Amino acid sequence: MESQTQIEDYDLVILGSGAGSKLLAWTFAGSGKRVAVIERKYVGGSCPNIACLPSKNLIHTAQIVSDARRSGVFRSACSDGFAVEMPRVTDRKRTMVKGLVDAHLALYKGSGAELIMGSGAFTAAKTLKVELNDGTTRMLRGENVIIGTGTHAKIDDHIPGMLTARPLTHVEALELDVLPEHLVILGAGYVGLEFAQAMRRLGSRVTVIDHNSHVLHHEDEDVVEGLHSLLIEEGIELVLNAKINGVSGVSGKSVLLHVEVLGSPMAIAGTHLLVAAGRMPNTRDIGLETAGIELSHEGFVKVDDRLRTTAPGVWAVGEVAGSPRFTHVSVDDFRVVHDNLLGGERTTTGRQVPFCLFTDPEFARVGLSEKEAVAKGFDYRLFKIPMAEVLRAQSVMETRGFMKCLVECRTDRILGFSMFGQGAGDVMTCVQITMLGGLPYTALRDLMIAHPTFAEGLGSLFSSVPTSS
Ligand SMILES: Cc1cc2nc3c(=O)[nH]c(=O)nc-3n(C[C@H](O)[C@H](O)[C@H](O)COP(=O)(O)OP(=O)(O)OC[C@H]3O[C@@H](n4cnc5c(N)ncnc54)[C@H](O)[C@@H]3O)c2cc1C
Ligand SMILES: NC(=O)c1ccc[n+]([C@@H]2O[C@H](COP(=O)([O-])OP(=O)(O)OC[C@H]3O[C@@H](n4cnc5c(N)ncnc54)[C@H](O)[C@@H]3O)[C@@H](O)[C@H]2O)c1
Repeated sequence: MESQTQIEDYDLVILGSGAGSKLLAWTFAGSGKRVAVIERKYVGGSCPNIACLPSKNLIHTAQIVSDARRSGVFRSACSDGFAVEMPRVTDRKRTMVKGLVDAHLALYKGSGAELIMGSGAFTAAKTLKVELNDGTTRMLRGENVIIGTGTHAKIDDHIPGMLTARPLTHVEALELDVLPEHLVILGAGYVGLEFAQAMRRLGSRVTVIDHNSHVLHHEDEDVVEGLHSLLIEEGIELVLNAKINGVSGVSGKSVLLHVEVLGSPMAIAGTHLLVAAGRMPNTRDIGLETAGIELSHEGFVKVDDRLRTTAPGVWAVGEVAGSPRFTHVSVDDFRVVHDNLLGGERTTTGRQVPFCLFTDPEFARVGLSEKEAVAKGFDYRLFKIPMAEVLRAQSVMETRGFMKCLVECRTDRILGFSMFGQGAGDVMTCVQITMLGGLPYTALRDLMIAHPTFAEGLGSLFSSVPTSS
């Protein structure tokens, strides 16, 4: 193959093919623009390949295993003595990912957007050099350029022995063909907790370590307590308030973590180490400085509320732009850039970001937590019911958790909704729509909701007696 040194001109050049990027590509290419997307490895970005969707596939398999093991009723429905075969668990995930990648390739073909597999870096304003995976190079220039390079797992190389321990990140943890005998997870955040429960349910011994005093530490106390007892009941060991002083051994064989818990030394041994301690932006070695693209203090691509970078005609979307770390936010970044490229003035200001932790049961929140409402000085009434009062939860005998809602005293407006319980992500969306419509909480209280759904619990929630802040 020959390298192309002449610059090729496009209407839109996109670096990285994540959620916001691909939607921009397909939409603009579909309307006749010349669009190129540069992607070094994952067609469609992290979500379908190494993050949201494969992790939910693993979580679902783990839930089936858990259901089969958990109760006499379920046990009698499956054959005796079943064993988890990790290669089959991972193959199921691989099949799902392959289907998603094929669907993406069809969308590229259908829209006319050109997908170029290789690594891109700026060499001048709005101009990128691509080192293609086939060994050739190309030079591309866009009238507009989008940076959507995402983030990668943060591995703290200041911790002695951490790098030589070759810890797993979510990428390798989703490719395991052997069930870890004892998985030690560093980080009790989103990735850590979702993996902890899934791997425990598949049969690993699991220890989760965090330097904070609580799991998912920024959430309200009742959420943290609910998650904490769920994990403990499932047999997960939690080591909180832990400072990691060093690691020895190699993940996959044996590892030993030297930690200090509130001043007392402790050694934690395991067979595998998974690091789930936050993210680092993919901004290195992509020539940002050459193209006049500045970084924020936190190291993300600096953008304004329309997602414009400091270089004219260059935009950034998704995690690399410092947007909240969820696929649906990257999708919304697409809307912002799309509208601005068409002459609109859509911004990221004030957008409501819902989220859902996919433990079983789920934890979901939209709007303010109690902690946040208090800090902001809102006068609110708190409606709260246990899941045991939701008829659907009773019918399936899954009554762990609660739903709660903060309602502003003066306006009856919903300030925030949190739920720890079965179906939390979907129930939250009903509340989110009510908030978006600016409706009072009574609209949900007096709504006829299909029986017996988890969302029906909203009627019970808003008919309960609230407490005041
Ligand atoms: C384990 C895990 C589970 C998650 N689960 C959820 C979930 O359930 N729900 C949710 O909303 N969010 C979830 N997230 C977060 C979600 O995955 C991210 O917020 C989302 O994928 C970010 O998308 P993005 O567009 O910013 O970047 P990405 O999707 O990461 O895309 C960036 C792309 O750029 C490519 N790239 C980088 N540099 C270059 C270069 N120089 N040249 C060419 N290509 C390059 C990368 O290969 C990558 O494909 C999860 C994250 C993890 C780690
Ligand atoms: N269901 C979902 O939507 C979902 C699932 C997975 C990931 N995500 C997104 O991906 C992002 C990254 O997830 P994550 O779990 O890597 O990060 P996180 O920020 O959610 O959690 C990181 C955890 O690691 C701990 N930690 C950091 N450094 C440490 C150290 N040296 N020692 C001990 N503990 C340490 C932190 O206290 C924190 O609890 C999340 O913020 C979330 O937005 C979303």
